[in-house]
Amino acid sequence: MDVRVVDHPLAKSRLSTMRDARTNSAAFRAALQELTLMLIYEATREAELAEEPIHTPVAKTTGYRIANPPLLVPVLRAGLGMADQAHRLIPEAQMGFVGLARDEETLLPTPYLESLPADLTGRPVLVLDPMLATGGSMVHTIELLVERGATDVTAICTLAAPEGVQRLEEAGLPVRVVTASIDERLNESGYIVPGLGDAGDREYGAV
Ligand SMILES: O=P(O)(O)OC[C@H]1O[C@H](OP(=O)(O)OP(=O)(O)O)[C@H](O)[C@@H]1O
Ligand SMILES: O=c1cc[nH]c(=O)[nH]1
Ligand SMILES: [Mg+2]
Repeated sequence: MDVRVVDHPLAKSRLSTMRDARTNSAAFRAALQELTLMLIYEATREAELAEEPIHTPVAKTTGYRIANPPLLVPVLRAGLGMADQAHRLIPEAQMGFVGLARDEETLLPTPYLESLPADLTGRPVLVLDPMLATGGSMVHTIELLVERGATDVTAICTLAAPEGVQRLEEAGLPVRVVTASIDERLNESGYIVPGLGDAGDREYGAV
C-alpha cells in the first residue's frame, strides 16, 4: 500500500497547532483547513490533466483542467472540517457523505449516514477523515465505496496510527494513504499517541 507522509515544515507547524491541548476550537478548525490544503495538494499531484486551447491576453497557449475530478467523501463528524477546503481546491468535484460514530467501548464504527452516488466505476475518490486510529471507520467507508465500483481511493488523514495503516493494508482494499504523520501507537482507549485527542470534539465540542 502506498503511504505518503507529508512532512513539509508548514504541515508540521499546522499539525503541532492541532496537537496542542491549548488550541481552542476555532484555531483547531483553521489549522485543520490549512493542513487539508497541503494534503490535498500532495494527494492530487499525479491527477490526470486534460488539455484545452486557451487564449491569454497575449497569445494562444495550452490550458489544463482536471480530467476526471474525484468524488470527495468527508466522514462525519470530524471529516466535515476538511470538506470546504478540499472543495475550494477542486471546485468541480462532487461530494458524498458518510456518518460514523465509534463506539468507545468496542471501538467499532456505528454507521448513521450514507449518501453516495450509486455508481463509482472509474471515478477517483478522496476520503476525508482527520484520524486513522484502529482503521475500523476507514475500512467501513472504503468498503461502501468498493461496493459501488470504486477502484482508486485515497484516504486523506491528518494523523495515522501504525495499527490503522496495518489494518488498511491487511484489508487488501484499493487505497493509498496521504497523512501528515504516522504517530507512535494507540493507547488502551483506542486514542492515537501522542495524537491530538478526539478530533470531532475538538472541532465541534463534546457530544
Ligand atoms: O480508526 P478508528 O478507530 O475507526 O477511529 C477513527 C474515527 O474516530 C473519529 O471519529 P468518531 O467516531 O470519534 O466520530 P466523530 O467524528 O463524530 O467525533 C475519527 O474522525 C474517525 O472517523
Ligand atoms: O485519537 C483518536 C482516535 C480516534 N478518533 C479520534 O478522534 N482521535
Ligand atoms: Mg470523535
